[in-house]
Amino acid sequence: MSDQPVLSLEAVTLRYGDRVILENGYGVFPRNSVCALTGASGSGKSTLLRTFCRMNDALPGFVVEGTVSVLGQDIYNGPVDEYTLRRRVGLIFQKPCMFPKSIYHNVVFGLRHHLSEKKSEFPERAEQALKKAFLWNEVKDRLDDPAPTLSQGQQQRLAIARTLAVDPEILLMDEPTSALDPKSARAIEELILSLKSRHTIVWVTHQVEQARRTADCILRMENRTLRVDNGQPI
Ligand SMILES: Nc1ncnc2c1ncn2[C@@H]1O[C@H](COP(=O)(O)OP(=O)(O)OP(=O)(O)O)[C@@H](O)[C@H]1O
Repeated sequence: MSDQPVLSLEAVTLRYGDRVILENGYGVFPRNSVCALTGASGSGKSTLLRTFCRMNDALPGFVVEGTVSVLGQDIYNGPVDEYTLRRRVGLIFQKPCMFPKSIYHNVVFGLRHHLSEKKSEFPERAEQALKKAFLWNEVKDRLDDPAPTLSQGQQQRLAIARTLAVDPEILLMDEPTSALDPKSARAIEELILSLKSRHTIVWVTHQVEQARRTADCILRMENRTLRVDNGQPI
């Protein structure tokens, strides 16, 4: 079971109407690995990333052909509990989305939806998630402050903590450092490296050096194909 790829693509074509984004793509993403997804603007990185958690479903014309497997389940054919999928696959965006509420409220937001019956555990879970996101020491004395008062880098780590609080096996990150200063970006890189012992991570980055520093594999989207960085199809 543990050798089974956590994410895989088999003969996958993704398109918006007639516009093909990926054609007959293959790929495997091993457990506890960090894969960086690179490619030119518009090559389809975000589309592919969102495909792994069915976040494109509502986009007009979006079509998936082939087999996209997540944790052993073909998520586009047959019954899928999207609620469970969203808990097991966390998506982190380029710009952290903060609710105009306290830091604490933001961390436990997902817990309220996914584990509402375990409310007594929320403070402990929030603390653990903030520690994993390397944010605890900076916010432990101000958990009731509004989250938007944090810096951009702190807000991105808070968004990651909110995702970690529900303990997803997979973390998908769409350019999580692009809106950050270099120091905050390095903090996110360190964080990604620290998380791979417990999570499988796919992250989109435009920066080749950043990908090299963090990733076990670097994949490139180009001309409707997905290739490893040395140009070979995977
Ligand atoms: N909802 C949509 N409907 C139609 N086409 C779309 C839609 N979303 C994206 N596209 C097109 O799909 C292609 C891939 O877009 P996507 O955002 O996945 O690329 P990307 O590699 O993530 O780009 P960037 O690096 O600029 O964020 C682009 O040509 C884009 O215009």
